[in-house]
Amino acid sequence: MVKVAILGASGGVGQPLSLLLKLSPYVSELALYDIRAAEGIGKDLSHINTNSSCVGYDKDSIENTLSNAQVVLIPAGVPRKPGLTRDDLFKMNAGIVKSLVTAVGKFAPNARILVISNPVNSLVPIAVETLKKMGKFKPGNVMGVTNLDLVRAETFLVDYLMLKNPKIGQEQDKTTMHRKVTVIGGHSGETIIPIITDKSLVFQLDKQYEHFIHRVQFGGDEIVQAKQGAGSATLSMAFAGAKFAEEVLRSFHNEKPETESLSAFVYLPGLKNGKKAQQLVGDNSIEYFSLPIVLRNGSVVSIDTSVLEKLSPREEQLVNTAVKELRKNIEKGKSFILDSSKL
Ligand SMILES: NC(=O)C1=CN([C@@H]2O[C@H](COP(=O)(O)OP(=O)(O)OC[C@H]3O[C@@H](n4cnc5c(N)ncnc54)[C@H](O)[C@@H]3O)[C@@H](O)[C@H]2O)C=CC1
Ligand SMILES: O=C([O-])CC(=O)C(=O)O
Repeated sequence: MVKVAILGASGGVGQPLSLLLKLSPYVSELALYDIRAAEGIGKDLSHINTNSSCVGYDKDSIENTLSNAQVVLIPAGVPRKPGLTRDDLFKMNAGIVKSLVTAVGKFAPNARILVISNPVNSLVPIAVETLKKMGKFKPGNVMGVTNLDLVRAETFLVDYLMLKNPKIGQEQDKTTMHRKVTVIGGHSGETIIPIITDKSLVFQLDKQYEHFIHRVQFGGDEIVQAKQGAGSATLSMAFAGAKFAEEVLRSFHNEKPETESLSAFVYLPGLKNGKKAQQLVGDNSIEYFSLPIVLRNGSVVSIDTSVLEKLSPREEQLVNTAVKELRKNIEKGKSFILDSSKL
């Protein structure tokens, strides 16, 4: 029996995410919260004849939404328009995530918190520092959702390989190809680092390899441009978010993960292999990085650093560039909480 809460459930991401989780066999109770329209969306989904119940709450009912929730997904916040970076969303979304995480700390202190809102690189540090201040922080319970980067990398790898060899799409199971890539780092532009684990595929891609890297790093922009002011990724994000949440939920039942090398943007100190990860990325002070995680009972119990041990020179370059930007993003999130407590 697992209660899942979605904060920001009425939005472009929130609605399809709610639908997908209403269909999940791992959810027994779905609680939807938003500052607008969540009651109606909850009622709508409650007519679906799956095993879970579903209730939408009004903006004054965050306590009821969160009470007994074991998993909380946060897609609340403003999305990008053309010309904006994810970092430009910080001013609007930092306060939203701070107040929602404060409520989680109060009403569901043991919940696993999955942060979808952008900029993930700064909002996860905000979530962590908020909980630390409340004395409620557990390192394995806060995860920045970077799974859309993996979903994209898997899709694009097959696309580019098919340009070289059209038979790949016809003869091979695409999911076999999917297992040959992972994504680490952060969730914005050059902080996103796709790693092709089967290096023979890098040779096959040849000149397309750089295009592949760029497309994974800037895949979000592709959607922002195509939507022409109507927002950013919603449906593919809902798919990636629901997949990620299902892996968290499966781990409550000790079921093996379906996704190999499922990554999340996590707080490294306090996690098994966290120090090792810091050393391998060449910055002992970097506190957050997206890496493949090991989940148990819904929480991250350790990080898998093996991907960092076999980096090619090009991948090392990508890591160095990412770390420089990430350090700034992380600091920005931390100081939003730490500086406000000095006032
Ligand atoms: N991690 C990732 O890979 C991705 C992250 N995102 C991010 O997800 C966020 C949501 O995107 P969309 O759903 O497209 O935006 P949207 O504007 O369609 O929906 C956001 C929802 O949040 C709600 N909201 C605002 N303040 C709230 C509060 N204090 N409490 C509860 N709900 C609140 C709004 O009422 C709205 O329903 C954005 O920040 C976007 O950048 C989007 C795609 C991918
Ligand atoms: O691009 C955006 O703003 C939304 C997002 O994070 C993504 O699609 O990866």
